[in-house]
Amino acid sequence: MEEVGFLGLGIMGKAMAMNLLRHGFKVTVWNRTLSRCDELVEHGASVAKTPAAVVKKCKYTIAMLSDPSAALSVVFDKDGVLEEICSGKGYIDMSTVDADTSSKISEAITSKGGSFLEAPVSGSKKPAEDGQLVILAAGEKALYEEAIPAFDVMGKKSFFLGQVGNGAKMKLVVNMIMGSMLNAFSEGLVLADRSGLNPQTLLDVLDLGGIANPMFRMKGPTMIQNSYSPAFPLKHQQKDMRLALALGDENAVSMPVAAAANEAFKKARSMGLGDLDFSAVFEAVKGPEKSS
Ligand SMILES: NC(=O)C1=CN([C@@H]2O[C@H](COP(=O)(O)OP(=O)(O)OC[C@H]3O[C@@H](n4cnc5c(N)ncnc54)[C@H](OP(=O)(O)O)[C@@H]3O)[C@@H](O)[C@H]2O)C=CC1
Ligand SMILES: O=CC(=O)O
Repeated sequence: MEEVGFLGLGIMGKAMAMNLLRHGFKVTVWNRTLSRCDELVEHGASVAKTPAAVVKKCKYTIAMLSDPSAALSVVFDKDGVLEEICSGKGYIDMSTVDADTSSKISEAITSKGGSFLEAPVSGSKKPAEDGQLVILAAGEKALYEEAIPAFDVMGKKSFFLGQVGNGAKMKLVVNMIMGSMLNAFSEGLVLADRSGLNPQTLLDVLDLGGIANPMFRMKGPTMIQNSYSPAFPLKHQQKDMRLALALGDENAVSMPVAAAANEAFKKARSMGLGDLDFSAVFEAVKGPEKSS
């Protein structure tokens, strides 16, 4: 089997690379904080010291990085992907970024003869661990086809959405909806509590009705215990709201609900909650306790 490269071993990247190893892929990893590679090495991965060294060794390289600035840095900076990408090699960026960032990366990679695919994912830590992600790919169709065996291991379904940018946009639309829903859910939990209802009973009622969904089911019980161990860090959800709102600006789409949700995520970040799970927006929504 060809060697696959993997850049970025955060919550998602670690789980995704681990799945590739578990299914017999040969994987060479790199992470900015190199010590995070150790656990992957224990499971059979090789390590390279720079993104360029990974690309040099591998037929195609996957990246899973925090945001646009990280995605650009790993490609364009010294020892970055661009130094070794060339004809016959592919680069697949699975980070959640905006379409402009993805297009910049695509142009740079293809101008050196390489092929590019964006492939952001829907699904969090647990789906990543279980190989149950939904993959939203766009770009070079031949690279998509080459990567299907890896996508089949990391995900439960892959979509090919056409030209570069469409995967990024689809992911931002989905996360804009998700962030708005989580805010409405948080407001409902606060309203139930402050008006004398039992929040657990609200969860039970919601779960039996037409707006039952896996996110409320998974996040509700921990939110009412004020427990926010990060699966999807809040700072990343706020980044996604910001990028989705910018997409709304570009297309003159009015999104007052998403804009209000973004304010709540920003407030949560200003309260120092950015590294906690995005459900910690509940703390920002709660605000000060009722005084009378
Ligand atoms: N967690 C989730 O539920 C989901 C996340 N996503 C998206 O996936 C991406 C990764 O998320 P997640 O794994 O949760 O994030 P983490 O914060 O856990 O990991 C971020 C990764 O990016 C690396 N990184 C950050 N800045 C830089 C930089 N300047 N140069 C090089 N590497 C950098 C980090 O390296 P280091 O270890 O050195 O800090 C780390 O490997 C994000 O775009 C997120 O929006 C998508 C779906 C679900
Ligand atoms: O981007 C986060 C997710 O859960 O999907």
